[in-house]
Amino acid sequence: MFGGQIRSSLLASRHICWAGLSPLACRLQVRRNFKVSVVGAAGGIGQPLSLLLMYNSMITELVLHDLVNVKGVSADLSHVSTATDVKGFQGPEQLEKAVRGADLVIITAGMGRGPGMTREQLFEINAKIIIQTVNAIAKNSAHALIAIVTNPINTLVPMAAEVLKRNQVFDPNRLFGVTTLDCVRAERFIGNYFNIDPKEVKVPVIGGHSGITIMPILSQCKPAVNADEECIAALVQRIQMAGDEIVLAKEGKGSATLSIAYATNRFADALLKGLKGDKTPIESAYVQSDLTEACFFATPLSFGPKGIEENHGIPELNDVEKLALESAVSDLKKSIEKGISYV
Ligand SMILES: NC(=O)c1ccc[n+]([C@@H]2O[C@H](COP(=O)([O-])OP(=O)(O)OC[C@H]3O[C@@H](n4cnc5c(N)ncnc54)[C@H](O)[C@@H]3O)[C@@H](O)[C@H]2O)c1
Ligand SMILES: O=C(O)C[C@H](O)C(=O)O
Repeated sequence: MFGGQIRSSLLASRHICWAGLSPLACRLQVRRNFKVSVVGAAGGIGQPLSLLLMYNSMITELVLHDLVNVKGVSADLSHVSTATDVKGFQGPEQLEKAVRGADLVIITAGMGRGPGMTREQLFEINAKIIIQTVNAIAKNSAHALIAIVTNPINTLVPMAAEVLKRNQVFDPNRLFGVTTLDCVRAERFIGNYFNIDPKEVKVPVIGGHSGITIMPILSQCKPAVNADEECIAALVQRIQMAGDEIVLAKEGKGSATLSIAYATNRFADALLKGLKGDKTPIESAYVQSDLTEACFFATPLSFGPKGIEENHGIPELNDVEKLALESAVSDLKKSIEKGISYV
């Protein structure tokens, strides 16, 4: 474990601050006390994500875990002038300590793809990492919310559910595949196309996180997308293939890191607001679902103290989107089966 001295002095200064607070202020302090662990924290996503999490005032303890370089990353983050306490743990032998007692564990550990690869090709190598990590969570923080960023989401999340079931701690309201990047991209591309602020674009993205399983529902976009079929098809395709755009642009040096760090931070913030009992923004995520024949499916959700509070379901679809849904579900069913049977 790293940064012990830094942490002790931080804790000491925090006690001094608390001593002078009114009871109301103390109650408010107590409400912002979440422990978040990032597994894969020294990686391309893990580092910018951890930096963004440092700015979330609901997180009082940020725990970083990786196989390598944790000492440097945690020391670096511990100089950021926010009140968040940073701890670092390295190697498989410290994984259990890293996730112990966490309210939220975000998993970014694992390999990304290079040009010409599909996300599914990452399955074998990343499955082992997810199994190891989810087993550690099951034994040390069974009530934690788990957000899986590692690809292939479509297969690894159902597999993680099986691991949790075997440990008898599976709660479908607490396990998420992070698909927020698809929403972020949809907002950005539609915003750019119509020359409006992406923050004003509200568009549901459902399904999964790969190719045709990524289903931006442009018929329900607000403001309305008044464009011809060809233009809508081009926008949908760009959102579906946006990951490849980044993989090609990075020329063999990885996949999206900064935009997914932004997206995961936004998703984590919604989860923590839910834990805190605040009204949460609606965010899509890939979760266990009985809305289609695919038993994992991403739909817009809102969150509460126990994870998912409300699944807002599949939005109204036009005829083109209904056909796309059939193909997406058929594709997802295969990925889900592969994940379940692997365990
Ligand atoms: N969900 C999404 O929208 C989305 C977007 C982008 C990338 N991804 C996926 O996220 C994953 C990580 O991408 P990246 O660019 O950060 O990769 P990266 O290689 O830069 O970082 C991965 C980190 O995981 C660590 N790691 C590997 N095995 C580990 C283990 N057993 N325990 C702890 N740490 C371990 C590595 O040491 C490394 O630091 C990839 O699978 C990628 O495909 C998902
Ligand atoms: O495309 C990838 O492999 C990474 C990620 O899933 C993305 O959508 O950017």
